[in-house]
Amino acid sequence: MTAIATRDLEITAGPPETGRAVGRPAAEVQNASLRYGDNTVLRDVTLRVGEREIVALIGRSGSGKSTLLRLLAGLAQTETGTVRTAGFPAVSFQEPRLFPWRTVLQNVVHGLVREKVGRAEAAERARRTLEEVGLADKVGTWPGRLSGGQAQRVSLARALVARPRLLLLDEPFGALDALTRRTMHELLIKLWRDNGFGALLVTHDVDEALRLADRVVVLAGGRIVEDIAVPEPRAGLDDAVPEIARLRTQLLAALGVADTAN
Ligand SMILES: Nc1ncnc2c1ncn2[C@@H]1O[C@H](COP(=O)(O)OP(=O)(O)OP(=O)(O)O)[C@@H](O)[C@H]1O
Repeated sequence: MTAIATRDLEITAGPPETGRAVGRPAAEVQNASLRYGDNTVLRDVTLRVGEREIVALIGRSGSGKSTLLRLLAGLAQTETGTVRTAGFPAVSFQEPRLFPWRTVLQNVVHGLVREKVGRAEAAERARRTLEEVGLADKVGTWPGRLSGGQAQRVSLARALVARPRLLLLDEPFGALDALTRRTMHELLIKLWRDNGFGALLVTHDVDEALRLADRVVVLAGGRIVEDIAVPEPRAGLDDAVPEIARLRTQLLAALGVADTAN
């Protein structure tokens, strides 16, 4: 049986799983399994992302993180189970994937392809979103002239211009230097607070997960082996919250990695 992703979650009211006000579900994967030939990549995975929640998905290389994200994006299909999202999700990848022959503004306008809006309104909305990501002065610039961080901001603007209820982020900051990554963390949180969407963030970086997420989910061998609520999520994006060090150790152990910070 092949289960096809549906986009109808607005009719489902879901109870919060962590006791926090996470809102209605923006994404819901239930008992999903997926194989590529003999390679079983996802085994009976169940995961929900609330529409006011950031969930980080971590796991070793090849553990199935991108596959799970692709399921939610409608780019792959489960063999069993169901995948549902609230409307069409927006996706942002590690490489910004901008059209080099289009200006920054035109790239962001492209994020509105599914919306029935006129050209003037599309340009206006794209302009406003570029302002939100701090690139109002780059509307007419060609992508080839942007820094890595600026290009990633344009990619975020293109993802958010249609005001999605679910944002899927596949290692969006992985290629950036440490300082730019920090700035992007702050920007993502600002956008999330201002716009209100559910986010699933795939990352290799335990510290990034603990800085940004309400919950951290660990995927290993195609299964969810940890699903941890972060205490005081985004507490000033401060790494010094005492509980965080213990969680870092727990998450690294789930990944089979020694914690060198201690
Ligand atoms: N289109 C495909 N066809 C066949 N096998 C695939 C395909 N996409 C992924 N796989 C396999 O599925 C497994 C999981 O891949 P996936 O990209 O989801 O892992 P990941 O956790 O995102 O890894 P990474 O952290 O390295 O990006 C891997 O064994 C990979 O080889």
